[in-house]
Amino acid sequence: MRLDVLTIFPEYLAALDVSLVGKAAQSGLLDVRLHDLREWTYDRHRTVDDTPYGGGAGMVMKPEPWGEALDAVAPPDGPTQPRLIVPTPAGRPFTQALAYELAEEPWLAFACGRYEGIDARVAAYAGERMRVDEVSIGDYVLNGGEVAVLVMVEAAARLLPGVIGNPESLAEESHSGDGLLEYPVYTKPVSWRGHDVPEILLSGNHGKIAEWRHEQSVSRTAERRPDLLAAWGDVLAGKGDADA
Ligand SMILES: COc1ccc2nc(C(=O)O)sc2c1
Repeated sequence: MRLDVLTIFPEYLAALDVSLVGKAAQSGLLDVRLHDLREWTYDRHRTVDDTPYGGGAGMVMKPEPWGEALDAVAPPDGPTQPRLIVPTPAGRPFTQALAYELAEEPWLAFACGRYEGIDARVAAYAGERMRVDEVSIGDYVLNGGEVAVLVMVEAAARLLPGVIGNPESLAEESHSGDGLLEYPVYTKPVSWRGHDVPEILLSGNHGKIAEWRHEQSVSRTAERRPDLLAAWGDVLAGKGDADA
């Protein structure tokens, strides 16, 4: 998978060079390319923003640098085009299902906004030749898209074959597999500062352990994410697909 990230803070994406994503890049599973948007500015101050039409606070990212950057990274006459992801508070929610979708893409490009956002015509222009998704990682507002890109790249890249050591662990994670939150996990020592590992986990009875873990997942989901349990209820009642 090729990943292009367009940003005015390429150093923000240095985290992509470490850990599993970094190893995936070094092994050739990922081809990560960072681009400084200011490469496509030509004034002395390398200006990327201007005041908003219609007034209002803050500044808006100018369309010209973005248009030239997108054309340089993904030439309009190129044989293929990337799927462009634009992190924005106004985007659709980023979910594990979308992470799986992105993991299937051969080429992703991410446009990191700053200030009050990117001139809306940039997404419209890109949409003339590539799929564009405006996506939010949650109901809070960041200062820019870079952190959201780190989140989305990690969530998608770890799903690529060969990136994580034990693919079986993917099936038991929160928001994967059965759509419930993950059960609590324990390791040695069996007793620690007055806290003991639940007896059932020491029993060796794999059927009972699986039952206990499922009960823990259901109770955690009911307590912390009743919305997910509602989706599960619909599935159990034959009304839909919890993965939707
Ligand atoms: C201006 O660019 C931004 C600003 C805030 C922001 N917040 C996001 C989020 O997913 O919460 S993405 C994003 C991009």
